Amino acid sequence: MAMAMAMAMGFATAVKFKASSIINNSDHNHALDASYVKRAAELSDKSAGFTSPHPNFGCVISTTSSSRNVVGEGYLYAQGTKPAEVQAVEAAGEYCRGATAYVNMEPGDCDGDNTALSALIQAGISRVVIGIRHPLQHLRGKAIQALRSEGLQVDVLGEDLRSVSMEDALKSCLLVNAPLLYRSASRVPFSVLKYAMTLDGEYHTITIIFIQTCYICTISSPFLTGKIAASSGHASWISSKKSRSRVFELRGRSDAVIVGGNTVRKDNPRLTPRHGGGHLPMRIVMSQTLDLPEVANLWNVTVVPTIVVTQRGARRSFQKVLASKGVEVVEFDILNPKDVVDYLYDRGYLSILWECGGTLSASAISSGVIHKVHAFVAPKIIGGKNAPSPVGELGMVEMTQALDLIDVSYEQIGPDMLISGYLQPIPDLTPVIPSVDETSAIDPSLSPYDSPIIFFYKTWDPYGSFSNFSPHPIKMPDENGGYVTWSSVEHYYQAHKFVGSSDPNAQNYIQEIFLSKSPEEAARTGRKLQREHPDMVRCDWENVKTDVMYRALKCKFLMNPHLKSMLKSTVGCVLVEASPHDLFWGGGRDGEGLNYLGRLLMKLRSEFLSDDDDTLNPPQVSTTCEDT
Ligand SMILES: NC(=O)C1=CN([C@@H]2O[C@H](COP(=O)(O)OP(=O)(O)OC[C@H]3O[C@@H](n4cnc5c(N)ncnc54)[C@H](OP(=O)(O)O)[C@@H]3O)[C@@H](O)[C@H]2O)C=CC1
Ligand SMILES: Nc1c(N[C@@H]2O[C@H](COP(=O)(O)O)[C@@H](O)[C@H]2O)[nH]c(=O)[nH]c1=O
Repeated sequence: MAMAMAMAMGFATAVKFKASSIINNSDHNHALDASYVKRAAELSDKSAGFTSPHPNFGCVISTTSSSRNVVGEGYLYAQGTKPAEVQAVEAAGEYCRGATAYVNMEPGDCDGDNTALSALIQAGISRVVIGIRHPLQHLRGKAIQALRSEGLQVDVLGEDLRSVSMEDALKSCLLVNAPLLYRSASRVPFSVLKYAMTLDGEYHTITIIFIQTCYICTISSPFLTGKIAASSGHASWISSKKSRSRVFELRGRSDAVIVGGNTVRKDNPRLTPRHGGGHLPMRIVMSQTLDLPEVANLWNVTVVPTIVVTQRGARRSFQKVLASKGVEVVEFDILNPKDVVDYLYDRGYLSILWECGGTLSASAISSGVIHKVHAFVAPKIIGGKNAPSPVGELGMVEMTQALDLIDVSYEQIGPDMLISGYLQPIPDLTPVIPSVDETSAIDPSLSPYDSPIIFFYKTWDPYGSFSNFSPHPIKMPDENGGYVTWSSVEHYYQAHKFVGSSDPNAQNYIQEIFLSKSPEEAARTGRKLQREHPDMVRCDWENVKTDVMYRALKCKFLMNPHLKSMLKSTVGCVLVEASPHDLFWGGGRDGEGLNYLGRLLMKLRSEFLSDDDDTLNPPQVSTTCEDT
């Protein structure tokens, strides 16, 4: 509580260590590095529940002498407050010189002044051990590179340091910033479903093993279900006071708490965190009917705001009543959990707590929006055939369909058991596009972790000339030994789907694409003809298409020396076509695409760099099934 108050008042959160009280560490191996990174992760979590759930940063500084004493610690209280690294450096003082700093996550930088990095560098830190790279693409790898360029040794867990203890520390770093990792990887906020349930289902044997089994079955089985309320709908309270205090903390760690309309009707909840100050999450009610009471605790928005999300056109008069009380109403064409979380993502939310009943939780689980589950199981039996259960109908009929939770943990809270686990693994943001091995195979000078990524897509982007839609004609050999000038790489590529086909109509298709007025039109026409006449596409298209593209690209860059120079100037960078839809040529929305266009450009770049004697001879292209 004292700590909470100190933090709420904005006091510095650094912990000073006296040289005399330093813990003596005699172990010099990886395990010690891992334990300090883990400590940094633990520290970073200290502000959770008191600040908005923004990235959590912690820092531990230890000497590199044989004792490897901890000399400073710090953690970020909130965005805009003193960085963890600065606090740890201040706490360690003169002990920083030659020391090692451990951080759970690569430092980010909001202001462009790199306060955290300067503190480490100026204090004379010689080594930095980093748990995970920054999950945000524009920050990932930047601080690591900057520190290395200043001569500091930087070791990243899983890249430079690998061992069982490192894996454990890495996991702590992932868990502590799970909301940001999910948000960055999946473009949805991190969603946690929490409920309190009784012990009784259709089968009951009161042992811990039963509880564990019961928990997993609760999510999935029509045979074993605890109750989240009595048959009447009365639910206060199932879990103990101690458990409910934990729920207040969970609320404080979230950007929003969601319930359904029926929970508002039955419980008249407040949904506030009442754990001694700190962050107040937005309260959200999902109601299709908008058949909600005129007077409710949630309509009192003096301290915390409430948003009601509803179906377009639902009870407009009631919408006005809500608006008059200061409640925001947002309409959706079809109200569903996925669209709601997408909307909340756009509003910048990182973490959502679902405190709804079984109907809405089933809908949320089925929509794939729930990442984690917290089930508070109370040693109570309420019975009742119609008493509601935590998760409604999921359409599963066999236990083999049950959703298995990952990383399940069990914690006793007062008389209750809190069982937690993940429904979706924490995303791995490490691989860049293309993967580690492939990147260095294409261009050995590239480091898959440290090379900056250049994204290009639209022709008006800074590197838009790399797009196949760029207006650069190419002169390519034809079947008769002459040359044909195609309006763009895209024209040439699309037409070559039909080159060499024995069907006479193929010539018409090639002509139609050739005459297309723009690269967009060529792409549209080529794709349409391929869709409508798959039998007309050359039989070896899948095998030759990258070769066709490579030759067209080579011609474009050879015929346009300024483009070639531009390509060469990107040396050291990974090139990615930022197409969210094309998972073969593009990198996809989240790096799931194969990025073959980027790969071909990197291959060409390597060739151009190693061969400065290029001539303007357009390359030969294969045009039939036989000669490819
Ligand atoms: N023990 C516990 O942890 C908890 C217990 N409860 C208890 O559960 C009971 C309420 O359960 P339940 O009715 O399932 O819960 P909810 O009210 O939380 O969810 C159902 C309601 O959500 C709204 N909704 C909006 N969109 C959807 C959608 N796409 N799919 C499903 N529902 C949607 C509807 O509201 P509308 O009808 O207004 O359109 C619907 O009636 C109460 O007795 C309450 O006390 C509730 C929460 C936690
Ligand atoms: N019954 C029940 C819970 N119910 C949840 O808590 C909400 C009430 O919150 P508040 O009005 O802020 O106290 C209620 O609407 C429902 O979402 N939670 C629990 O931890 N344990 C319980 O036994």
